[in-house]
Amino acid sequence: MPGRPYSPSPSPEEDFGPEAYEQEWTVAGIVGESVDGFGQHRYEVKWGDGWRRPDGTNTTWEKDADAAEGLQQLFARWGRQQEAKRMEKAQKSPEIEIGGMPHHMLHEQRTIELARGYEELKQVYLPNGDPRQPIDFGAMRKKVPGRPSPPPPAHVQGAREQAQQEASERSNSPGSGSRTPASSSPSLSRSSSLAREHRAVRPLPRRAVMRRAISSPAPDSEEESERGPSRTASGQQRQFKRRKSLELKWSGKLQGAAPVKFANEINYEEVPPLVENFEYLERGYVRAEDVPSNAEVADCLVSCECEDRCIDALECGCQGPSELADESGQRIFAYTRKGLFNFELLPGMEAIECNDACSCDVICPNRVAQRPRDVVIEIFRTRKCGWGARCPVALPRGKVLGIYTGRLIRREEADTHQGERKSYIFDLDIREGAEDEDEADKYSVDGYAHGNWTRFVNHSCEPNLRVYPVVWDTIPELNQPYLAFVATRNIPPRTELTIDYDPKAAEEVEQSKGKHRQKTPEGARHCMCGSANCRGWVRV
Ligand SMILES: C[S@@+](CC[C@H](N)C(=O)[O-])C[C@H]1O[C@@H](n2cnc3c(N)ncnc32)[C@H](O)[C@@H]1O
Repeated sequence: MPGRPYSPSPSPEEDFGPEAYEQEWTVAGIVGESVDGFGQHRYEVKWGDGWRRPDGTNTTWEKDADAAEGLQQLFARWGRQQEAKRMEKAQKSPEIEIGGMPHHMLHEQRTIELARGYEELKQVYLPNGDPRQPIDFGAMRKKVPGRPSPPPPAHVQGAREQAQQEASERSNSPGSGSRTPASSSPSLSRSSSLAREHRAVRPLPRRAVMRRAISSPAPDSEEESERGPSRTASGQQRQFKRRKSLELKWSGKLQGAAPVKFANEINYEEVPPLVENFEYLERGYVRAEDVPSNAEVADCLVSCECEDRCIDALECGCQGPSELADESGQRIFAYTRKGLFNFELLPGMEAIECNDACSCDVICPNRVAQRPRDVVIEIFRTRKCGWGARCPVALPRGKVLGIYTGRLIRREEADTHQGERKSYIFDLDIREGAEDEDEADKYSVDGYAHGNWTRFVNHSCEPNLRVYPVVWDTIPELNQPYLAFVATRNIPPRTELTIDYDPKAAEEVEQSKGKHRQKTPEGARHCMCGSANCRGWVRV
């Protein structure tokens, strides 16, 4: 059969009244867009000047090809705005690599997001989760601010006859505030004569400056200043620039690690607040002048002579000083053969990795925390705890994600810091006893002015990461281990990564259970981790 096997039947025509041809219609804005199975775009046009159907609606769906030139320009502008929005959203999503990514992949990503959003809304609107209950999308739209309207079921289809030039002239002419007869020039008609006879005419908007498009304010609209700089397109551009420039700056400091990105779906804060001159430090410490260098103990490092990869901890020379053993007392590595942490390390012990003097190669399974991070980290704005960290991909239990970095300072100095500033300090107290009062040779890591993504890891009373001490370029006795952030369970993509800031408190609470409820200790603050077993407070 030549041509299309079938074509859509024409939609019923809407009766706009006998004066439809004569009156001039004002466009209030473009508020929606749909694409049908044939790739035909339609735009939902909201009409102004108080026109409404008896049911209160005041939009129609218009085909690009049938519309007057002025309307087409609005469609084009709408298209550009939507594209800018899509790109901005994509830029914020760490899992979408913009560069070189074909359009359809961006689209697929959006589809996945929408599906996920739909599932979440179902949770909200179907509390019993009963899928047989129809979802009241109308109620959803009322309750969910900012949600774009889905296309209404009835479309006004077909051709429109336009008095293009004359309407255009009218639209720019002063004193065109009231409806005036529109002339319908046959030469400008683009559709069937049937339509010309019966359809309502939508001539060009008569105002040179359009009223705002409802769901997509024009970037150059007057509303910009009222909404605050970041809500506008130019504000978003600035935000995007600051974000990109910080990502770029930090990307030069990654020392081979995967990128660190920023995302904020909560408010319009561009990047996390950081002290001026903050230095990103993916690996290692910046030692304060009064802190001894690890180079001083380089001669004391024990190395191994294993070939290629270290397989047997008994044979591996650098494990000589390690106390880590299995149940039968046999020395073992801190990692599985796949390079995952095996959680055998006891309190007071460090994992000892192979070092520069060892003969094994870089892919030895006993070199884990020292290798560059291989997963992207996203620093994102949380709802209640400032900025946090998450990873766009799933993480297996035992995955070592990175080390806490910063300025290595003596404890005396660390103790001088108070308040929020103090919350970026990690004490290296692995070998310290409770009655250990001598502050000499006690160190802390200050991530306030130097640090990496781990400084953004928030506290949770049910964390998914734990911190373990690891050494490779120093001996355990120097009290300057690195602190490795390790996944304690399988972590789904985009889950906030958290640690317990005060693991001892967890033990105390556990012990006091049933006796009395623990009071909030002095200096602790209200915990906002939101976990089911939240202690209610956190020492930061
Ligand atoms: C090491 S910083 C973590 C990163 C921080 N959210 C930011 O935006 O830079 C610790 C600070 O985060 C906040 N914080 C982290 N976890 C929290 C929690 N569970 N409840 C309340 N505040 C928390 C507190 O302000 C704390 O001083």
